[in-house]
Amino acid sequence: MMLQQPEDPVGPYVWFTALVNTFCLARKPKSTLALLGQLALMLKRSTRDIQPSHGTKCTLSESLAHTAEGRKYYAMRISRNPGIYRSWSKARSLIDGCAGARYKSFSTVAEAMAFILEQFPNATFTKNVNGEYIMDDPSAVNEIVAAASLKKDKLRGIVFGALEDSDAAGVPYDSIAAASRLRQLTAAWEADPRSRLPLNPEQQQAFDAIVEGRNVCITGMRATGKQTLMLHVKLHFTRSHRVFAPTSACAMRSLMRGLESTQSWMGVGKAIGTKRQILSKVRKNAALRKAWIDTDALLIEDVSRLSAQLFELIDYISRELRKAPDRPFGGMQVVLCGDFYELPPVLSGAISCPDCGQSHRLGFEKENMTAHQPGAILECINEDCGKLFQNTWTMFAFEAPAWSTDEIIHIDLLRTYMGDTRLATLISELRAGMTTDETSKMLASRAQTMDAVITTETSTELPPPSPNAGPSNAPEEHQQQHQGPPQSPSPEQQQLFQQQLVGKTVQNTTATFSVNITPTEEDASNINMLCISALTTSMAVFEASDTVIKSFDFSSRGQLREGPVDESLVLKRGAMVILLPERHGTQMRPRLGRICGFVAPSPEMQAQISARLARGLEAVRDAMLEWISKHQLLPQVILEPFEEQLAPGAALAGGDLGSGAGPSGGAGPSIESAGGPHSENPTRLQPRSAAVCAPATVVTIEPRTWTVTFKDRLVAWRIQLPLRLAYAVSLDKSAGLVFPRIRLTSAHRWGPGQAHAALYRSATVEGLHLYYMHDSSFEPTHQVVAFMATCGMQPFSTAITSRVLPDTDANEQDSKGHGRGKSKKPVDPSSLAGTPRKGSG
Ligand SMILES: Nc1ncnc2c1ncn2[C@@H]1O[C@H](COP(=O)(O)OP(=O)(O)OP(=O)(O)O)[C@@H](O)[C@H]1O
Repeated sequence: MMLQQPEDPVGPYVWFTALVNTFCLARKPKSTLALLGQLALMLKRSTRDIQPSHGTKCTLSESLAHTAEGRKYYAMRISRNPGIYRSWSKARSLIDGCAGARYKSFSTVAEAMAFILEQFPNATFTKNVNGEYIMDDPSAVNEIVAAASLKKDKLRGIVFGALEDSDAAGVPYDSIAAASRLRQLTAAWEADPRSRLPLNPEQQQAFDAIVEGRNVCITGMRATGKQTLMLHVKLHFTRSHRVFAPTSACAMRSLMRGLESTQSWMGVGKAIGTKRQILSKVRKNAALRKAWIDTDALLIEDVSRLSAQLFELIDYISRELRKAPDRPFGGMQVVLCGDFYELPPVLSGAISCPDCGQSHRLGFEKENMTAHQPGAILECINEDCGKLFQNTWTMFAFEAPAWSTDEIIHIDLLRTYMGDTRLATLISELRAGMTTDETSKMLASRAQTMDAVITTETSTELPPPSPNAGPSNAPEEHQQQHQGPPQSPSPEQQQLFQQQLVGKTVQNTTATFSVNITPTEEDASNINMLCISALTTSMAVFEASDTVIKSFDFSSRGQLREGPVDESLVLKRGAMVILLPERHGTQMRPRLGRICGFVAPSPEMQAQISARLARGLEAVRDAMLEWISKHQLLPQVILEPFEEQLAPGAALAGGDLGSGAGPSGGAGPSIESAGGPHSENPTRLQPRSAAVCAPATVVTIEPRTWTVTFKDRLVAWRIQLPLRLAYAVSLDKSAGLVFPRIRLTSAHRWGPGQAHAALYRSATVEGLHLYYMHDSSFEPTHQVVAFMATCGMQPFSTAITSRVLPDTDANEQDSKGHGRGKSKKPVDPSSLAGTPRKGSG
């Protein structure tokens, strides 16, 4: 093929350049056709004239003169003001914060222009006095930049109130997000009636210590005002302009409360790797690094869920990044709050060797469960390491070496506002690790045989035992329980019980209904499935819609899965459901109800949703409207006020219901009186005392959004109905929820401390239904009892000796003894790791 020589005077130079380039390209293994194509393209581009807008024709030959100057030409192809520049500092200023920027330096202006023309062949330039060539019409470039910014913003997550604040010129993007988020949270905290309660002396003591800047750990049983205190603390920090991070160590409760999870705030993913590896990962992310350095106070709620592994990392990373290795947490104030008797830390499935960082996947199969136990000793599978290490992922934060009583003041709130003082006494005795006669009697009085369950739950409520009930005046079946520990039912009995229970449970009214609390999610879904399939009415399935904008290393999807609502919700007319409390609303307790029908969503409801989610949250709004149009129907539920759902004689006093939860506590936006068009036999559900209780209501349930936030951005959300089937709920999914009646059965395998924690789900002693449960099942985890006994007196590490690594010699000997490269191997964890604790699975 013959190539024509161009007529332009610059021709020889261009030919020369083209040939040199072709020669270079030819050295690479490319096809001849491709090489010729390259050559033709270069020729075509090099001969094109460039039309300046002000009449001066600027050609390549003219531009060649600039090569002699010896300075580089910066071709800023996609930038804020596209063109060719001579100074790098100026060029750089055009691409700082510019999404999708493309630029390159060249030694000739011809090459620089060819680079820009490659993408924008019709571009023309004007040369200015500084010798820069500015693109005349940058509109095509601007469009690309705008599209890239949108994409980038989407990848970075939704900025809270972005639209509202986007006029704040000059304010950095991240500051807008942080300020908007904080404003939203502050408004919700201020709206919470608990923020206006005066603190009691215990709470005040803790508050003062926090205000002084001390590291404080606040614990306390249910309704001791922990949340109330934390609300005061958060508002104090906001008003005094302190940089603080309100987080929750429980994924489920962080979603319920709209807080960032502690683990995602830390940005450590699943905390896999050596400390140094994790640190260097955090260090590389500017936003994370900044958060660690700038934060004055880290608030961690639901601290029982925080593992020793994470606690250790908080101390290590903050010391390193804040360059204060000698100060606890590098000088960052740490405020911990929760109840260690509640849920323990759980494992997501992998841990790693602290020496070499090797990751070890721990399945949830039966044979793997010993490795899940807190403090279990494992052997590293890395052939070059093979060291023994401890599973610190399921150990409590207070078991971490970084926990020191010199540095963390521990305040246990003792005054409880629980309405039922008998339940408060029962729980506090069990917490102290003692069971008095009175406690045993109380537990025994709540024991039920199968017959008792079947008869009492289908006819009327359990007869309320008198406060001094003893063996003599207890019902017959209860008297039998006092004669000794109940015997476990046989498998046949269990099966029969299950079948009969299912049949009867579906006929229960809210006034006699017990929620089965189970140790695992699997147990709960088995019961729910059995009960729902026993209903013969038509079925409706509601699928959650998940959106994950940015998948950062601590999987947003995983957090959504751990949330309060399931991916798939199967409902039938007549099914008993739990309506979950609103995040910041007036309804603070779950409500039990029965599905009475399904209706099409009204246009007004859709308009309301659109209006509510319009500003800055269009993506959420669109997903919500899509969810509604996909499902076409919304369930209607007959609800009774919480008090009405309580057992008779169990009226609550004080604030245990939450200040906002009264008989008229709003359950949802569209409430009709019972007897409305969609209600099912409403007269049957009329409350006994209209003076005390509001009438039952029929509520149309709207979908709700559960959000995952990361550094003040919304990075994922799930849209689903705020409902769960009420026949059974696992301990995990019922965290923080209280029901009028619960049932615990020995049919499930309760791990240490789990049945104890399950007691917290009952509002009253009368609401407890115990099926063949032994007193000993309710003992709390002994590590927690021991820790609480040392509260503020001595370092905890001296109190616990069972969960320590074997001494180094033994360690080495053992690791040598075992062949290298074996699969992970728990080493007699029962002897080394203290009492095993069952994972939530
Ligand atoms: N200082 C106080 N004065 C009066 N009532 C209080 C006070 N603190 C808490 N309460 C009451 O106790 C109830 C429970 O408080 P709060 O929710 O803060 O407790 P909690 O310990 O966080 O409970 P839980 O562990 O169940 O979440 C509140 O609804 C409130 O009515």
